[in-house]
Amino acid sequence: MGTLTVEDAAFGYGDGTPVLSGVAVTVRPGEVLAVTGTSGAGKSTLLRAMAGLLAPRSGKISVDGAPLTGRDHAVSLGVVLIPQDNGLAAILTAAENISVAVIATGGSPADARRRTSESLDALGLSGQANQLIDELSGGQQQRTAVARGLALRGKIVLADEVTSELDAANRQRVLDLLRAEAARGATVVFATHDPEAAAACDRELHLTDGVVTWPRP
Ligand SMILES: Nc1ncnc2c1ncn2[C@@H]1O[C@H](COP(=O)(O)OP(=O)(O)OP(=O)(O)O)[C@@H](O)[C@H]1O
Repeated sequence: MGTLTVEDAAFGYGDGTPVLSGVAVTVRPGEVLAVTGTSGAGKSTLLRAMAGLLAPRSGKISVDGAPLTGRDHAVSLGVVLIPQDNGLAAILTAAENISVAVIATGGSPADARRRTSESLDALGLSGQANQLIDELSGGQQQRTAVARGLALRGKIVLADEVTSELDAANRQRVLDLLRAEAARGATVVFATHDPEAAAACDRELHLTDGVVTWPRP
């Protein structure tokens, strides 16, 4: 299971005016939902809220009917966020970034070694395993962040603009891997401003100036 539901929700930062309002969507295991919209439309805001990092001002976000109460709760439910800024620790190697995350979410050291190696291989990064993040190119860092997200085997995988720095072959590789996540039963949400990448998803939620404009309300 891992059905993610957003019900008539509004989101904002501090006391400012809401960044998003009236958002309603349900994503089920096995599906890949694209969240699209121009820069500043609110894609990252929605994914952060789905990850439990930002509480809705009104409405609700729930997983299998249980309202999210925060990031720790979301992690305990298997919600994995691959953030837009990659969120990697610069002082660790690519492999260490992944292994630490696997162990922090309950994996054994043996699990961590195996999943780290598998996920780096899936992203074409076996040769970069022992390089520090600072020594990697922007695209390699982005692929490392995807590898870390995949190694966590989330029930819900939230991928925020994870193809923006990739060449065509690597973009396709990441899209195929997100599709494989859905095929193993994960619920996948992919924020992108790339129409071709969105077209490869099952459904699209389009945001314009803080409201959903597709599907038409
Ligand atoms: N931490 C924050 N504090 C205040 N406002 C914020 C914060 N983060 C984002 N915003 C505002 O929320 C709005 C939506 O931003 P968001 O990052 O969700 O958009 P986006 O669609 O992901 O954009 P991009 O494609 O450029 O990443 C913007 O107006 C932005 O300035």
